[in-house]
Amino acid sequence: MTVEELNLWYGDGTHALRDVTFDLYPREILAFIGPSGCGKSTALKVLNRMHDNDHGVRIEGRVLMHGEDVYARHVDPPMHRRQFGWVAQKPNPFPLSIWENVAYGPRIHGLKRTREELADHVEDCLRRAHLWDEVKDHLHDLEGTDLSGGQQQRLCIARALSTEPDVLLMDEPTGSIDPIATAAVEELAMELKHRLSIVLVTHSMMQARRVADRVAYFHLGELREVGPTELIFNAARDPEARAFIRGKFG
Ligand SMILES: Nc1ncnc2c1ncn2[C@@H]1O[C@H](COP(=O)(O)OP(=O)(O)OP(=O)(O)O)[C@@H](O)[C@H]1O
Repeated sequence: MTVEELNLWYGDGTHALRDVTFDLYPREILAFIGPSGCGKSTALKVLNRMHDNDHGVRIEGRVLMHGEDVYARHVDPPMHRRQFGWVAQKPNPFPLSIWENVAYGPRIHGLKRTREELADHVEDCLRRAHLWDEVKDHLHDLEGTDLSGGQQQRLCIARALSTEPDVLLMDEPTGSIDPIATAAVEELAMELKHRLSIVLVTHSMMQARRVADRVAYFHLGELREVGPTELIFNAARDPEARAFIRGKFG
């Protein structure tokens, strides 16, 4: 994907993104970092057109996916959104069985033709999310909400994978789970990137450094610097990025 000269205003006039330009490459983890309110989540939602239903949001600039303008008039937003998986900060499984949490998306989109294909796909998504062994005997008798927080988040990742997205958008996916569950999600993200691209919003510098291939530093709505993780952590050119990384503010 390519984001070019993107500006976004919320309905109340807040100018949340200012001339933001960056690329998202295939099979990478790109982390968005920066102080609270700098525009990380706003920039994430631009990619899958999640602002479409926010009243009064105005967007200028271009967002390209495989060279096509994703905000072009002929693009159908739900079809566009299908190319993305979304993982929120707080695990939000459906109040349905574990099976239904993963089978629901592929079923409504008609991705699998037979019950057997769907069953194989559900298993594959749960395996990819490192959850299969823990839930395989309770697919139908436990609900997603019966699982622990870390398991719920891995279920949400399995659900995000179930519609076969090209891009996984993760908005502070470990913000509300414990350190062991966090390590599992980080390990998972590093495996998943072999088949798709991941954009990760994180407040944790350590996490960005552990998992990201590249880091984008946002400040007051501007994308000040983007580059390979070690380069940004060791030799960011932007003074505020350097100060933020050293923990001087934020
Ligand atoms: N729906 C909205 N309406 C008006 N302003 C908003 C809305 N959502 C976010 N903002 C403002 O846009 C700016 C960017 O917010 P955003 O949530 O993208 O920042 P962030 O970097 O993700 O913050 P955090 O790290 O605290 O989650 C902030 O000034 C915020 O107050």
